[in-house]
Amino acid sequence: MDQAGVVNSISDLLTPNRSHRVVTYSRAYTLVPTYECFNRCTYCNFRVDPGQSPWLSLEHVAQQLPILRSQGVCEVLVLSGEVAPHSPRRDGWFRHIYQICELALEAGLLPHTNAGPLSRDEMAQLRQVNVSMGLMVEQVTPKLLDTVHRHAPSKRPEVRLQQLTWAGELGVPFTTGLLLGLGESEADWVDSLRAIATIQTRHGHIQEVILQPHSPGQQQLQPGMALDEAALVRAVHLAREFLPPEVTIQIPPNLVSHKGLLDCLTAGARDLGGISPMDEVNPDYEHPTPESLEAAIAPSSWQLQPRLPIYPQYDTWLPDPLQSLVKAWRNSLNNL
Ligand SMILES: O=c1nc2n(C[C@H](O)[C@H](O)[C@H](O)CO)c3cc(O)ccc3cc-2c(=O)[nH]1
Ligand SMILES: C[C@H]1O[C@@H](n2cnc3c(N)ncnc32)[C@H](O)[C@@H]1O
Ligand code: MET
Ligand code: SF4
Repeated sequence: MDQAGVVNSISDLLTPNRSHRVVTYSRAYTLVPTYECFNRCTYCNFRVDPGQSPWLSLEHVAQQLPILRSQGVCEVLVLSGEVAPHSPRRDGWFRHIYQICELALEAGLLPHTNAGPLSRDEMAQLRQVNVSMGLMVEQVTPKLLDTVHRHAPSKRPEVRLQQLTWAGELGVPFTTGLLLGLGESEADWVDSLRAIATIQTRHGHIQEVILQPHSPGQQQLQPGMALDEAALVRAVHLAREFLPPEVTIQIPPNLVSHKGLLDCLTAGARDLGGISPMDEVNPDYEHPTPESLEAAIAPSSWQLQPRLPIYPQYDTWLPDPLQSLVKAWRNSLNNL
């Protein structure tokens, strides 16, 4: 055994639960209130033009949710296309999302919404029916507004960062992240990471940062290149260097190879996000099952563990009814 191996075995003996080798994921199911979106990000495989897709039926959702619950799903990821902020259809869109979250809670499930940028008032309302919320920063460099985000007003960096700040002010446990491989430089990654770190230092609400390798699909407006895995691993190293240690780094297991996954874990990633029957954002990339992930990482002594869509340090931030539900889920996770 080499010297590093000996040191590892000694530290394993001294660490009874080997908790340093735990990788988490959430048993999630994605509900899409609508695919319609007024933005046209060139890399998007999700959106349809406004008015071209019926909204998700609440009756259907109400039927589906108890089945999901019985299958062991804990998180409902509400991921939506967007209606423009001052459109007369905005209120109906928002109410629809709110009602989906209410139905999820009634079925005993834990909602996490990412519906693009919200007004401060919309965010304050959704906080009442979500255990955490999310919005990717993507990248803070304004260069992308001339390229992939030319027709995506929601992707202005100041709009995204304002969302993170409001979430902090309102006490919303938050997931954000970077989309990598849109034509930005590695120095741009550091700018984006620093911007997130600054807001986190002020508010302490960022539970995780997703490092999302751009992955081309069949529906997108413009072909793009996939980010190569060595670059993703460098991004994980940079994230660990520039983000505060309490922020967990998440990578999507369906967009990396097994080797890439293990390299990302070595570099500091510790979470694999929501694992569900299909990835709505990248429908061309099938999700591995928890069992197959376990088999891929176990030989390197990593253990896969389910988690809730809210990290434990934020439980007391929630409105009382949500706190009770989360407490019940924590008990059942401990008894798995
Ligand atoms: O909680 C989130 N998870 C996001 N995830 C991860 C998600 O938790 C799962 O991978 C599944 O999509 C859940 O069904 C993404 C996965 C992708 O392939 C592409 C984009 C995202 C974006 C988000 C996101 O904004 N919020
Ligand atoms: C919900 C999140 O999904 C991400 N997203 C959108 N399209 C793609 C793609 N082709 N590849 C990877 N991530 C994507 C963006 O970061 C968005 O914010
Ligand atoms: N429209 C939202 C965003 O881009 C979430 C879904 S993207 C497929 O932030
Ligand atoms: S990535 Fe989100 S904001 Fe951009 S077009 Fe797709 S759904 Fe709309």
